[in-house]
Amino acid sequence: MGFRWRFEYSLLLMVLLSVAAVRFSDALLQQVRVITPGSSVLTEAMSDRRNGGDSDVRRGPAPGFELLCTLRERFRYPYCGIALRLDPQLVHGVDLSEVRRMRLWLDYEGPASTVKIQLRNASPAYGIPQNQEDAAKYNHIEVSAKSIQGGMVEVDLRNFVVANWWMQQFHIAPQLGRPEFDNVVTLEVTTGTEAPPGDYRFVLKRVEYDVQPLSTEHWYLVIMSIWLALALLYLFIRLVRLQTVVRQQRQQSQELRAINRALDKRSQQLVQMATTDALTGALNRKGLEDALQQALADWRRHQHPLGLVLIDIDHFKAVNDTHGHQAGDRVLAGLAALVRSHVRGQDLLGRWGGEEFLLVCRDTHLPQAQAIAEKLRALVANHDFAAGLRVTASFGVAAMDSDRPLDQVFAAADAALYRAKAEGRNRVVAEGPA
Ligand SMILES: Nc1nc2c(ncn2[C@@H]2O[C@H](COP(=O)(O)OP(=O)(O)OP(=O)(O)O)[C@@H](O)[C@H]2O)c(=O)[nH]1
Repeated sequence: MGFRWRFEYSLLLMVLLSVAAVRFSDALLQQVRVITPGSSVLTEAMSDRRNGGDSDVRRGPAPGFELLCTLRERFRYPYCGIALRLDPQLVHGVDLSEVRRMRLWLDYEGPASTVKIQLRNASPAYGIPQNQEDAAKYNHIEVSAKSIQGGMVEVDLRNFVVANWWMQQFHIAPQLGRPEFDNVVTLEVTTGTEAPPGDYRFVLKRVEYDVQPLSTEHWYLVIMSIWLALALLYLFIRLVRLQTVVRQQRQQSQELRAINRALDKRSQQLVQMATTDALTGALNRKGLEDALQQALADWRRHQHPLGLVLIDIDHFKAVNDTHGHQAGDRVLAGLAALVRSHVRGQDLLGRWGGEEFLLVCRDTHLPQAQAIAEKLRALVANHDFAAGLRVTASFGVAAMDSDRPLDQVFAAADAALYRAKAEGRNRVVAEGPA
């Protein structure tokens, strides 16, 4: 499976996971917190006796916290109930500001038709000394006894209100009159407003509420961050892969260039081999013909004169016969090297036949060609080709410095050479009347 397919499957998977993470965020993020009255939290029975009343309260034996209460009318607003101290010092409570719902497992029996649930929030902002009995704000809700279905009642914290008597008694500023749950120190379940005198029974078994440690906004931020991180990872992988491809291509093109260079060199070698005489390194017949064509074109275009010098070793047969064929070969190679090293780079030497060479001198008139031939003649005659092996050569010189066919010039050089041989060898003869 290629990178692209893997990427598309991963993308699909990521989209599905993201949709699921958004769709089921409540279930994923919410955690249930449980308070067990009487065991996990300090739980107390409370009554109007602290306000001068004479209602009686005592704890019953039922699991959780059972409160048995007899309300009497001495206090104007008789009440009794169960208080869960979330902080026994009533200072550092629990932050329930993000909590929406609370469930209470509660049995209730009594002549009043409502039950009051209070979440008391402490804050120095209320301006009441913290150690005072009623310092914490009274956020409450009154639920109907009938709404306690199957021993459980669920309350929505958004429906709580702040008790008016508390606002009035402590002269609380109106802007503090909204329910607050950021520091709940006590949860109370009490008899409802204007509960008639009589016997009451509360059993509070369990309190549950949902918290969301990670807010929905943060959850979306996490999802987006994961997307961003994966996008960056993808780009990084693409970049690394592209770099690898570029590196490979660069390497391939380097290899191709090296192969091309080798092929160029080889083809140059082949061209050279095709136009060069293997024994002497001079041009062969084909190379010479090409060079002559080129020189002729120069003559036609620019009227550059062209000197031709035919060189023929004298009595070469005798060299072979006396010193052997290999010595003859050495003389041929030696003569070619000697000539090449004493003419200009633009002059071309070729082997015309067995022991006959042709020197093509560009830009050279007949007298100059003759002078070159004379110089070469003397060099050859004084050169040691091997220990004690000396030869002479005859030179026929002609020049293309007027408009005539090349083969005529060549024939003139050949005729001059013939005359040089005839006149005794080891000499230079230039074309012209005998
Ligand atoms: N060693 C060697 N000898 C060669 C080669 N090509 C031609 N020859 C010999 O060159 C000799 C040429 O002899 P001839 O044509 O009679 O001329 P010559 O002996 O030089 O006499 P002249 O030119 O009249 O002075 C022959 O013996 C050829 O065998 C070669 O490549 N190597």
